[in-house]
Amino acid sequence: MTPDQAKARIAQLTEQINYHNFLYYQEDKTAISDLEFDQLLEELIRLELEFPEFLSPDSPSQRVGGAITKDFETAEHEFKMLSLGNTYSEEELLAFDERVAKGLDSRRYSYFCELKFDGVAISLVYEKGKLIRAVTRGDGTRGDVITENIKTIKNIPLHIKGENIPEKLEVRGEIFLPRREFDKINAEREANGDPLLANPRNAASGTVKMQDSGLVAKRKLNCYFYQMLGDDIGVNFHDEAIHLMEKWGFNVSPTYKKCENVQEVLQYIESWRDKRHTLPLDIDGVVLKINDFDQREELGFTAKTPRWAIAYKYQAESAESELLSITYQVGRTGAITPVANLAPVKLAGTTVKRASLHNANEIERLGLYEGDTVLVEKGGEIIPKITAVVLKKRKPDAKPIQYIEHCPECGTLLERKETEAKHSCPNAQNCPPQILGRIEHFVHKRAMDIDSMGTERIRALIDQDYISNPADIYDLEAKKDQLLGLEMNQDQYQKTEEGLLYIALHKALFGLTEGISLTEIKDFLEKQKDSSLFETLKSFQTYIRESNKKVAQNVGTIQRLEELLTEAKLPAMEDFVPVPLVLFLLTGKQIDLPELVQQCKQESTVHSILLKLNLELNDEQNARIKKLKSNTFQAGVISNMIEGINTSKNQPFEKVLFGLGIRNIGENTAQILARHFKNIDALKSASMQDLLEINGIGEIVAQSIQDFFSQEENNQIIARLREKGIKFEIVEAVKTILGHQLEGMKILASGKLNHFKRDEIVDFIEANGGQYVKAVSKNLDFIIEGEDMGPSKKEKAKKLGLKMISEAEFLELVNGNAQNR
Ligand SMILES: NC(=O)c1ccc[n+]([C@@H]2O[C@H](COP(=O)([O-])OP(=O)(O)OC[C@H]3O[C@@H](n4cnc5c(N)ncnc54)[C@H](O)[C@@H]3O)[C@@H](O)[C@H]2O)c1
Ligand SMILES: [Zn+2]
Repeated sequence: MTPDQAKARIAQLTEQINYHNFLYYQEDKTAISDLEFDQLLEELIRLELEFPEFLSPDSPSQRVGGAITKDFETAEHEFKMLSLGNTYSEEELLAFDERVAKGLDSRRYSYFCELKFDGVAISLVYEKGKLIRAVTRGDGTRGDVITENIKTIKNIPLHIKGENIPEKLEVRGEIFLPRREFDKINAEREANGDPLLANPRNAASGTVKMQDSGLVAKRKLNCYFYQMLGDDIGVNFHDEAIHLMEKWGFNVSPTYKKCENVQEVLQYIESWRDKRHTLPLDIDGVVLKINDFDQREELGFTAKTPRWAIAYKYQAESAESELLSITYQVGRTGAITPVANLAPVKLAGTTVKRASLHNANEIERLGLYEGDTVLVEKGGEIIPKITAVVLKKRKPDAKPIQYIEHCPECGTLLERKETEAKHSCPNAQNCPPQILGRIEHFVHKRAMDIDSMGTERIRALIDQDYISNPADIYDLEAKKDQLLGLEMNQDQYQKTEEGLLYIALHKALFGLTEGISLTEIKDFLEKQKDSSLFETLKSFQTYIRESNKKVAQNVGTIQRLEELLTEAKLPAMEDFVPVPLVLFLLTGKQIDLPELVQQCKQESTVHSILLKLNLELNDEQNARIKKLKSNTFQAGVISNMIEGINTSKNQPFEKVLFGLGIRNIGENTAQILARHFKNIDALKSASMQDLLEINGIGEIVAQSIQDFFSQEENNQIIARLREKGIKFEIVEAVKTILGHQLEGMKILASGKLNHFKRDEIVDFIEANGGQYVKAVSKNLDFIIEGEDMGPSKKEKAKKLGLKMISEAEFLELVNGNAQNR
């Protein structure tokens, strides 16, 4: 490489790395994998070594990647917060160990190994045992002060208790969002139609930088600590520091290990390679650190990393598998996601049978053909992905994958908007998953609050044509008797791109055999979960023989199923088999197979297929088909559901309005609109102008409202709901006046009160002439401090010098006597 070429390449790499750093640290996004990023950085470092004349002091190789934001106060770190060097291989790790040995003149040394938690670094400063400041890493020298947000994390000690606590102390750790919380938040966001969070790390990083610590508190963040610093902490070894931290109540992950040599480190790395997937958070590798602080000092630092520590990063694991078929899932907003069904393959400790393909572009990018051998990778994400096709294994007569044109759920021609990567089904009104999305929203806790209508039940009612919009829910009571015995299809079914129904293997085997219980079959399959479908069917025959149950008959049927699976040439799916094949075997072949295949398209349950076929079945056949069906509605479930539906009629107008699912109308907007217009007719007849005049309503919301009411179906649904007694107007509570003791006062109550529920205290204050205020501000006359008042509110109140009184003092102020209420 000539110096000119090097110079150009260095400039190019610098720009790329700066861009990805910006995305990663400021925007909480990633455009490339960590490995790809680290390779860019490594190339830059290599070139700068070779051509030191082009090394600029602000090169990303010399700086920690983060930065400070302008939203917070900043503080300087007493000890810089550095990066860690990376390795991805055993050789690199051994090379690091050699450098250490050389640096320490071959004296004895030990490593302390920890997991590299994938979250956000935080530095906590304690003085006299009290937490005074929490600061992000920022650019390594200076970070954002986010103390209030950090205090909402439950297991972060605000006061350290114990003996010999140093005057000043700094503790560092990694804030993370447990995977379970992450999944929960995303499930909620999906239900509300909000964009999903990309991964737990981004989510944690975005959360700690929120402006409202109340919102931070809702996201159950957690923290693992791994470092203690200070001039007089009184320890000389890292393991001692860790034990002190544990003793003082810091949450230290018990996954560490002290290793006497690099071989033990390698064992530690191996021992966590698979096990790491069982942890509550993502880790991206292992950090090994020299245990002795004096030795650390001897080894020193490079510009941005210590020479006494390094991170070993696990590479995303990959394996080869065969593409069996592609299914297309229709989301609650109509978005289509293709999913690859794969021959089972072991990957990162689990057996993978499916991988997301995201969208048509992805299939095109991969150049995927039917039956291709593909490379599957499991990185930080939970869902594995296909990274490449193994071209030399492509079957000679294979055809490229044709993306579907019609919705597998409702048959409507799909659309693809220019700005969107995903195809979507435009049939919002009648496409089952989209109806499901709307109804789930309508019954949601924050809307009509019908918690007796869970997803499974709603789906069953939609699939069997009992409901297709919110108004239909209130007709269910009249159809109570028909609901008895209705199938709830759970996860036991899958559909192909053509809408052909498949049933879970355990149900199929249960229905097809006699004298073997469902539990036995599930246990059997659990042991087989790493085998392919055909291997499983083979071992099942052996299992039948060994368990001596109706051997000839049962084995015969399973053999026949195996043959049919091959002959019928239907798409293959691990763990699921086509319903027509099973019904063909169970119904005594009354209909020929191609006909049956046709009839099983666009149907969602065995129950509905049988209704359509209208066959003559004897008792035994009926009994066996019944074994295929899933749970059914029982009398108790039905009355419980109807009760919930009836109770929902009491929900106030603002909740009903939110429940209607008008686009862009969240809970708050619904409240604003309900209070402003008081009833639905006024809202409906409001002009664009009227709407825009309301504080908090913009163009987009106003347009959505107009669009909603311009669709006749929506007005019909509202009319029907109204007929059933749903509230479409605000019922003004009659205000009782109790007294004037609080006249003109602005009051806030925080924490748990003994005499009042949340709404009651508001009413009580207003009834006595006062005004209830929702947020801490300097305009408040006083705050009623309940039990467990949030620490961040308290802090803010103190800062503003606000008066705080207890609940008893408050009652005394109003009544003169707390018992009078
Ligand atoms: N994909 C991208 O676009 C992109 C962009 C920027 C950075 N990155 C990745 O992010 C990585 C992070 O870079 P970095 O400088 O933030 O961190 P780093 O890899 O240099 O490691 C330092 C950080 O590790 C964390 N850590 C977790 N567990 C630890 C433990 N037990 N002991 C000590 N530290 C621990 C701390 O937060 C610390 O700040 C890079 O290696 C790179 O792969 C990716
Ligand atoms: Zn559809």
